[in-house]
Amino acid sequence: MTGKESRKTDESGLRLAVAAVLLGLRAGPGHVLAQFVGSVLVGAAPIAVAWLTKLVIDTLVAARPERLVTVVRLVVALSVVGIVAAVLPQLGRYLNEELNRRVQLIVQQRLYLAVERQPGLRRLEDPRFHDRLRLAEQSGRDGPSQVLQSIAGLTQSGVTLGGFVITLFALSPVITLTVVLAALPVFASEMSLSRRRAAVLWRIGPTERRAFFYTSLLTDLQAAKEIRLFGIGAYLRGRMLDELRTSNRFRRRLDLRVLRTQGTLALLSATVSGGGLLWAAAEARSGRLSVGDLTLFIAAVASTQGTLRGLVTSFIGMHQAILLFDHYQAVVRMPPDLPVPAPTRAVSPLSEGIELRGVWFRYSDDQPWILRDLNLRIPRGQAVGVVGRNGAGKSTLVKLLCRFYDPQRGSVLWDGVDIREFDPAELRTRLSVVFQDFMCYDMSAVENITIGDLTAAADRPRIQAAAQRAGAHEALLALPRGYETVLSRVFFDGDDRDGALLSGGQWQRVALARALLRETSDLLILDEPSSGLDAVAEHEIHTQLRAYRAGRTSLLISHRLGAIRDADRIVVLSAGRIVEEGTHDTLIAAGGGYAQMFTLQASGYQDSAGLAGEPPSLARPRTA
Ligand SMILES: Nc1ncnc2c1ncn2[C@@H]1O[C@H](COP(=O)(O)OP(=O)(O)OP(=O)(O)O)[C@@H](O)[C@H]1O
Repeated sequence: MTGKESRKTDESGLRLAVAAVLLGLRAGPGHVLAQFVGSVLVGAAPIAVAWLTKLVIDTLVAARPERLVTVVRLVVALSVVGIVAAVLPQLGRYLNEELNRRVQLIVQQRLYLAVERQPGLRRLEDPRFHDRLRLAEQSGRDGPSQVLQSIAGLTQSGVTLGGFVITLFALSPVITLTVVLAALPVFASEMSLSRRRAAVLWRIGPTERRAFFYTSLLTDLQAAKEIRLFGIGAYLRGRMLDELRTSNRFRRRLDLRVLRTQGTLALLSATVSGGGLLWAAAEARSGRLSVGDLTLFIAAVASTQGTLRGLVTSFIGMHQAILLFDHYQAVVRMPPDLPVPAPTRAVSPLSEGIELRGVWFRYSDDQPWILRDLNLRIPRGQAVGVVGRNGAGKSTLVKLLCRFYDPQRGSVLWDGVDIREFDPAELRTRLSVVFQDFMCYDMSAVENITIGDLTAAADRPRIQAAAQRAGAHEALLALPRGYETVLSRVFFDGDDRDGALLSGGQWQRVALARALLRETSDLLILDEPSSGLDAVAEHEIHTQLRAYRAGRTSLLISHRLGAIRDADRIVVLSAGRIVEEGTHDTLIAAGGGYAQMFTLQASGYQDSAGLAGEPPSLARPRTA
């Protein structure tokens, strides 16, 4: 069982930085190199400008006519430096954006591959994992370029700073030392702010997730009916705004801290430069500094301070990016949520049957047992029906057969082999399942069926045969674009033929067709396959399914007892245990819970319709 997501992993900052740089280099080595060279040049530009300006001023002050050519040369050199310094950052921005786009492709592919590699459902059930995934997407996409940009910024600032510190030191060692020392508190406070920023982002994760949930609920088509009927729009909006206010409170607190810290630091920096300026003016007045020296001094103090600030900003940007890049690394390196042995055992075609032996299962240690010492055999070629009240554990049983979870005790055996020895993906290719909460994909009708077996994509007769068996064929043919019609209005673009909406029962037939497309599967599982169907459709589909199932291994779950009465064996599940078991006839003869349930359904049907025949359902109706 996997634990809850914690904020930090144990990767060191250096390793994270290296990983981010490697990711950037993989996405665009040329872009990275060009940015690096560009930063050295841009870093050297202010020093060149300051020295060239000093030389121009000193030459002009000397006022010798023969020096005019020198002045022109210096001015031309100044212009060239200015042009280079202006153009290179633009080019750098373009390269950085392009690098970002390339990194994003790699990051999305790696992140979603990592999610896909999770064999079970536990990880996706952990809300903190979703927070981490969101931060991982953001930090994976921006992190490498931020780190690289910070390294470029550090290089640029380092070059500029080196030049100015030497210049300034030649003019006044004391002031140089003061300016440099004044940068230390800036560095320390920015580091602390950076850590706090990362912690706040993690802290407000659940709040922002809830705000997003309410926002999407307010525009969700399925939710719209109840929201309007119950008039809960304002209530949901209020809750969304409450969550946003909470997250704003945290962000505001952080912003205020930033304001306080940076305001104090700006004051310190202004005091230092003001003091320096006073000293330089006094020196110039007494003739110890030339006018050129004075301008050089002013430029050097301003640039040293600015560059130190830039240096700190770059370093902090890198620190912040690395702290968040931790989330990306954690996702791409997360271990599987179910143990998968290496090498796995090949899944052979089912020859004897599937067995749940002494299975105990609960969703987590602090929740009650859902299945308790369950023993169930599904022999090859037979149909086993499972019935039971709501919450008895029927769908949970299906999830264990698909190995979405492992039982805490006992095992699920495939021809006597524990399914934990198989590759879960391979095991699942041998199963056809209609889940109780099946998916309705906003895709075309044909895609909605083909998803059941992508190898059938080009085999239209096979797809139509599956639709026919599920009783969906006629309804799909009648759609505006037949099987090509998109079963959604999400992509509606003005043309009424762009999409169509199906009824709940029609969707159920499409989901059934999807499962039936897997003709070669060894086990067919139908969890409430007909709860949304009308009586005529249910009768037709069951007759067809009965013929289709003949000789196949199947597990049928239904609240409509008429739907499973012809199963080879029926088990009654209650509170995670099998309490009755036999054929329909033996169970009726035994006069237990099954017989009572059947009689209740049959009498209800007779009372309400005055007709004998299929009993009505005890299931909750599915919302369309
Ligand atoms: N992912 C989950 N995490 C925690 N508890 C769960 C989860 N899924 C189901 N449960 C709990 O397990 C119990 C059994 O659920 P299950 O869906 O297996 O019942 P069921 O017999 O299929 O019920 P129904 O007839 O209503 O479909 C329920 O109490 C349910 O709340």
